[in-house]
Amino acid sequence: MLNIIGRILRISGKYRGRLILSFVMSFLESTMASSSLFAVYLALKWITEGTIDTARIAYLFLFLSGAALLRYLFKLLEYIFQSGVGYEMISDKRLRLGEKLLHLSMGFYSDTDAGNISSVLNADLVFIENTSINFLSKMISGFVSAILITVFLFFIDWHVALMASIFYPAAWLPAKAIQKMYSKNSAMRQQAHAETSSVMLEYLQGIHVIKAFRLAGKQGSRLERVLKRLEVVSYDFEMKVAPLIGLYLCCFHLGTALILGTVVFFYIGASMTLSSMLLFVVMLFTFYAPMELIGLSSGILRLMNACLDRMEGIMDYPLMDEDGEDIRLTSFDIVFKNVSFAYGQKQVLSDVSFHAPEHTMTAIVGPSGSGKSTMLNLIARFWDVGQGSIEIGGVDVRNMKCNRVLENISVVFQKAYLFHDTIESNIRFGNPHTTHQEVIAAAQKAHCHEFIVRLKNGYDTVIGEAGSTLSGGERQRIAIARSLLKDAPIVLLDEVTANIDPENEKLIQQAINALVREKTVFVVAHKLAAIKNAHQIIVLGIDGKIHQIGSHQDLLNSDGLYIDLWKKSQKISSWSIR
Ligand SMILES: Nc1ncnc2c1ncn2[C@@H]1O[C@H](COP(=O)(O)OP(=O)(O)OP(=O)(O)O)[C@@H](O)[C@H]1O
Repeated sequence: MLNIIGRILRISGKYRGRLILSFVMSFLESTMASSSLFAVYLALKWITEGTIDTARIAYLFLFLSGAALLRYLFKLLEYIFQSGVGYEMISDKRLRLGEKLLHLSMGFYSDTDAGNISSVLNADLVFIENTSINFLSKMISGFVSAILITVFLFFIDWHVALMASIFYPAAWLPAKAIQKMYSKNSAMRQQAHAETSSVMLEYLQGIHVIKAFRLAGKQGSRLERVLKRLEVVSYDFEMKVAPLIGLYLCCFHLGTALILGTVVFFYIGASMTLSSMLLFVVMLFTFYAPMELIGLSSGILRLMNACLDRMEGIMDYPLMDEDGEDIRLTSFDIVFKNVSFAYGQKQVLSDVSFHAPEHTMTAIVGPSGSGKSTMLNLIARFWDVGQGSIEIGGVDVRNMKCNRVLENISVVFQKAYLFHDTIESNIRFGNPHTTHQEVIAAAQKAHCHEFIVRLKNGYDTVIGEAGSTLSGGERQRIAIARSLLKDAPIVLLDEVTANIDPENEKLIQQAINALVREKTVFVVAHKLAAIKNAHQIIVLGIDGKIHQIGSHQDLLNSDGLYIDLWKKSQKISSWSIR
């Protein structure tokens, strides 16, 4: 318990003072609660001795009333110090985790399942938020009460108190076994929960594919499998832990029986006064209650530990820009120097070198899987190169904070991601400090103003989840408007017109022309006609090496991969369904 209190205090940050005070109040409240026992003892003593009188009754009344008032005061203070701390602390933690997630390399997301991350952010943090503080307070009260009652009993009759205390170490053995089981199982259960949320996420995100291919049964059975696993893990655990919990409680029940027998025996044998015997009988059924509670709740402690482990697992994941400096770039040419890169064991780029001067357009072409998008990811520092270096304006991107690199870059992806928010907010995401007029101007340049004003709520229209209420072309133009507002000196375009109809493609081309003016541009495109005017075209081979580099005309005039790609591209444009 001390360990978990320490962990909660460590993550509590600026709320630590309030939390400690609330724990102190909980401690004082328990002390007051236990002190009432003393009044009970005195009352029994005076009654059995026949020395009770009005003054003593008044004295007891005052004592108990004072204790009750102090309990009320300490409880109130405990609530005041505690109120909202769990929510505020976890809300802070969520923000910090969100910030951390923004700064992690894309490698983290490849290695970590989305369901896992989401279950840390939701289930785990909600559990800590709702349970931890209040629960720890109760545990502290229970612990303090148990110690105070035991000490008090030692004053009354140390023989009986000693006998009663022996059951604590006896119960310690099953308690330890329960804790061990909880430790092992909590991680397994968290894992099963994470798997379930991951499959559920996948199920919901791919619902259209599942419906279209009538895979509901198949996907459903996968979901059923993970749910079954969760059920089995939880049930198995309950079955294993139930006998141990029974044993743990049994120790205290035996203790209760033994104390009852002993005190009656001592009383009959005249080695205990009636008042002491009655006190033990009165207390018998509350004596072990705090320890029973603590033992039964040890599962919650373990679960809290597992939740904290998973949360700290993310917080401790190394940042890729830990050593990055806050460098502001002044020029924006891009140089690849002998860059090699692998996703884990999978080698993708090998010894890639070239120079893209400022304000020029570089196109990257090559067969599928040759590493074109990977090159863009490396420029934006979504990943770091394995060997060699990438320099922007003469600065190795690894020497810069990721934010500093990204503030100079606009990326337009093949699939434009829009948030479940208004169109205006989605465009303004490119630059939060812009006026409504500037948003409109960007939308006009991106050729989306016309369709936006035709919508019933215009710029205030809320876009459906992941932009689902707009067409692919419309989403893409809103994403370009967003990039226009950002006005970054480097623009990376990754297959922006793939899967777009010709009408939209023309509008998107015009929007892109506005976006790339005066910028250093990198474009990945399969439709080679679209990149004919690039200053240089890099031709990547499936081996991840540069096979050719030059202008469209240069490359057409020389033998090599480009000619093949060009011919294939021409064929595709004349493709039709017969
Ligand atoms: N996050 C990742 N983890 C592991 N492998 C990856 C990851 N992203 C891409 N790859 C692999 O790296 C290789 C290069 O991928 P990349 O997307 O850069 O190719 P590309 O040339 O852009 O392909 P395409 O033209 O089909 O879009 C591919 O084999 C791909 O499967």
